[in-house]
Amino acid sequence: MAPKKSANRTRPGKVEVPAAKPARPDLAQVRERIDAIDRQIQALIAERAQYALQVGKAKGKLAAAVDYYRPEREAQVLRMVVDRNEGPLSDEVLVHVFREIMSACLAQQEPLKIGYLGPEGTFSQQAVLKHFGRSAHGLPLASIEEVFQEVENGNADFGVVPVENSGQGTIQVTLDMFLTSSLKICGETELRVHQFLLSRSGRIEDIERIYAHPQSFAQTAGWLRANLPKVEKIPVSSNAEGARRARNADDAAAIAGESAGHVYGLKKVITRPIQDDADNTTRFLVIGRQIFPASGHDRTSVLVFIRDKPGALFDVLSPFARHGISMNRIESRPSHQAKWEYGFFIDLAGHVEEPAMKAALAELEGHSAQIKVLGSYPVAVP
Ligand SMILES: O=C(O)C(=O)C[C@]1(C(=O)O)C=C[C@@H](O)C=C1
Repeated sequence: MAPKKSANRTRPGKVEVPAAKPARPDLAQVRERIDAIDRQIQALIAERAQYALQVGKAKGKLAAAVDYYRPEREAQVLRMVVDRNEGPLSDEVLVHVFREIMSACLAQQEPLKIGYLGPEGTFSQQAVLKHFGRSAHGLPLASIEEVFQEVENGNADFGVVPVENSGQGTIQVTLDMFLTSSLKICGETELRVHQFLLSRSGRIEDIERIYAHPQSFAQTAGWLRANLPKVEKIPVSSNAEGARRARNADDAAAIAGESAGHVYGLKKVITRPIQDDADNTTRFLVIGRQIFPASGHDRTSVLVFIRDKPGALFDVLSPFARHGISMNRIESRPSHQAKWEYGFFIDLAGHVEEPAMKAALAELEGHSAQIKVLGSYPVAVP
């Protein structure tokens, strides 16, 4: 046992004896212990997988993998993992491990098909892996519009689309898709975005042009101005597409995530990320065809169309205030239906099944031209 801290305290008149060094652990013994624990973990994972199959049977004969998926239950499982965590591993690491276990348990029925903005190596693909785990089947698609389309027509069970970045704000294409789409928001996930400068040679002096998505140029503008002010900047549809192009030329580089570097065989020109904001984070939405039940800590997104008249926005917001519902975000976009008509995207704390939310929405229906509930979904787990 480690000596108590008080044993080391200096006492007057006493010669201080250095504390004995803890004995070095015996490697073979520690490994034996790890092997024994691994056997237990493996047996427990297998047992858990059996129970997950039983849960599947308890749900009855369902049509497809998507019908077995329960995002509200997954969020509850992950929150319990976080609540139980006493270290030494971080919440993020443990959530990742349990996410993978659930992903594998669910895939026993049939893997989920998840559409995202491709090609492989995009941050959207990383968000898919973070939220659905490696047992889900990712479908790289050409645009955010196509992600919506493929979920709408059933070729994908869910889609993952970026909605806002901590530094650059809203991804407007995504919000605009909700103006006309019937899809629902079923989840959200946040991803730390680390932008790397990548090239075939890995030498900064070779670089004459850089490919990247406009968002990534914006996120690294300060670094580029200070370090590569003269290079040509070529915007492309995704960072992975930029990486794909950069692998064909010695004088080209790309700004993209580490995984794009692995997929396209590029080296890091600078070892650390080059984005101007170290905490750069993107929030992604999971889109599907239905609203799931409450998880206990949820968010509701609504789209409200209002006419340009005095007090219109006040009328929209006051029912939420009256029913004690916090608003997390509000964003307006032209409605594309009539001139000077706007769609307000509002994120609220709570679930549509909760009485306060039901009452506030009913009141709002009386005031505004049109309300669309875009979804109620679990707040992101780290
Ligand atoms: O609890 C369920 O409904 C399950 O199907 C089990 C389980 C799990 O592995 O914990 C698997 C998939 C669901 O998305 C949620 C949870």
